[in-house]
Amino acid sequence: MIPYTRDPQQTIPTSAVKIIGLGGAGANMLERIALDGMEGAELLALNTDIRTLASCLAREKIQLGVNLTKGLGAGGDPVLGHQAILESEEQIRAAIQGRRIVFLCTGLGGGTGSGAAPIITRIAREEGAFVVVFATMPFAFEGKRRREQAETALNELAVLSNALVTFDNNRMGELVLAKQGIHEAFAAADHMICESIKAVIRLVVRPGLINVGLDDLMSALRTNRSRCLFGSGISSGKDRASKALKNALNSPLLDQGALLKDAQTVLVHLSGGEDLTLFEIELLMQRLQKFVPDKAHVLFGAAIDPAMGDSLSITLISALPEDYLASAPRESLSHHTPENPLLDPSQGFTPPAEKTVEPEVVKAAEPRPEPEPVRNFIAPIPEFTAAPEPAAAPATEPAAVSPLSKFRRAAATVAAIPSLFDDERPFAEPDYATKPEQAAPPAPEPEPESPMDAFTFAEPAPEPAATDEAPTAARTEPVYAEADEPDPEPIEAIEAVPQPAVFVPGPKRRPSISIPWGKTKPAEFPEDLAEPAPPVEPEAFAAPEPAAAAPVEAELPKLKLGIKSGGSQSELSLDSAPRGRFEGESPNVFDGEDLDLPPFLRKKK
Ligand SMILES: Nc1nc2c(ncn2[C@@H]2O[C@H](COP(=O)(O)OP(=O)(O)OP(=O)(O)O)[C@@H](O)[C@H]2O)c(=O)[nH]1
Repeated sequence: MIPYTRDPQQTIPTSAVKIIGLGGAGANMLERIALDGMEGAELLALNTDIRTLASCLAREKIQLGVNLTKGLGAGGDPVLGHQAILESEEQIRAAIQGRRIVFLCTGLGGGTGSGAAPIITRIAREEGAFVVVFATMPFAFEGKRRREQAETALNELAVLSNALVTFDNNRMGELVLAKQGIHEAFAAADHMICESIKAVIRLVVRPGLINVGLDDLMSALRTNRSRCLFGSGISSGKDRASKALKNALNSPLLDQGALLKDAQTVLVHLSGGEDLTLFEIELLMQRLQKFVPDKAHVLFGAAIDPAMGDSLSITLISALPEDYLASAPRESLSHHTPENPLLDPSQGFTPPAEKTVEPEVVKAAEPRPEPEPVRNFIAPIPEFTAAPEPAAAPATEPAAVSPLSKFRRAAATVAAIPSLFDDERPFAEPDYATKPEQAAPPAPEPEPESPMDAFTFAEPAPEPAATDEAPTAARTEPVYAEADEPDPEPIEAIEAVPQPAVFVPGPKRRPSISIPWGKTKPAEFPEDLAEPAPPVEPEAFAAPEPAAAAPVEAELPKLKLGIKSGGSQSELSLDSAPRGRFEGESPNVFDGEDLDLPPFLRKKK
């Protein structure tokens, strides 16, 4: 077999390529290209601003309008930029002479770029060069005037250049977070622009197996006023072909591939190491076909570059008319379209990270931490207070427990709820005054397990007994006496309460009570809690003591109360009485705690 060595073809010698950076933005782009390395191509910086020019990395530099602007910039005035370039026309013509291709990079909207770019394009064309212009359009925040200046220049460039590629800085700004600095926004934009420029330049200057010519590039980019669609991806290892394509489609300039569906011409360029296989190329092109219309003209190029090792890169270039992009509804440009099979997550596509939400918003949107679990016995209280619905005694309640014990237990339980009393606030009250019909909505079924059941859900509460005061008035204006205030109208039953040594349902946190049904009614302890009881308002929970007075007296004959209404108080003899416990009563133990012991004694244990 006769070995056949194929000489790599060189489309354009690099010495025939000139990359020009015009104005401040152009200088930045050029610098990045220089830093990334663009072997062979000549870099030329043009600017009115001498300071920017001096710091530029390009080997060749020309100051524009030396006499006109005297080293200062054009101050955002395109007329100055236009005159400045005319002043330096001969120098520029000499620098471009003999070049076959000129890439002009500039930012439109300012004075130098907008005013000088059309003139440079004209000069280069007159010198016989093929001119590709890469231009940025200003950010929206830069104002209407800049945008208009940019538009005017763009229209001229569209006529004068061979190919015009625009990058909207607004769109580039999407590459960075909204709160990142303007430097980051520019840097991200520049990076994307430079990648595109480099890819295009490489495409036409790199030796290839299947070459892409300038005519191909022109047809890919040529539309009257077009925006460049550009995507570049690189990958290595297993599945490198599909991964590289995925990366290329992720480019924001392609709208994640969606924009390609309307492209008329798409230029595809593959580059890989010496192990690049035909199978990979086929696979990649097959997948790509799902993104481009059937009748689209696909221009294909491939190059072997040993320096790429086992990496494979793909570059996609196309253009769409600005008019089309402006009129297309945003949703139609979305990448989440069924026509994008490669972007289907089920096929392994990972959508690009959504724009990150502001930290504070994330915080705000974060689910709140779970509130501390509410203790069971507290939960039914509001229900009860809102609607004293009757409820059967819980099944777990031992039948032998006397009503008194029930009451004591409940009173002790209430006393042991510090949170209910510590802040001395009443429960949330229904708005009786404004919406009386809503005063007692049907209460949900109480939880039978609740230790409050025995106390709170007793029997249907009858209407309060008629008193001198209207019941509603008493309910809407419950009386909460201050802890230190003496009760204005002493009630006999309260006076007769034995002293704490005898029976203390709980620490005397609320020495005064409110009697919702009116103070004129003497406190009575219900003989049996199973019997209809007067409606109990929230605050009544806090005041079991006075109600307990009468039955305690009745059930403890051994305790001699030396208190008589209106009489003087004598000493209570306690020697023979059992302390803290009722004689003859078995202790009420609940949850390991003796409920007959005063809570403060229990806490001391
Ligand atoms: N992507 C990108 N755009 C830039 C950058 N700097 C400026 N621009 C854009 O380019 C437009 C023109 O800015 P410059 O290039 O600084 O202006 P100029 O052409 O030098 O004109 P004068 O400053 O008036 O002399 C601005 O309105 C920006 O929208 C940059 O570093 N990156």
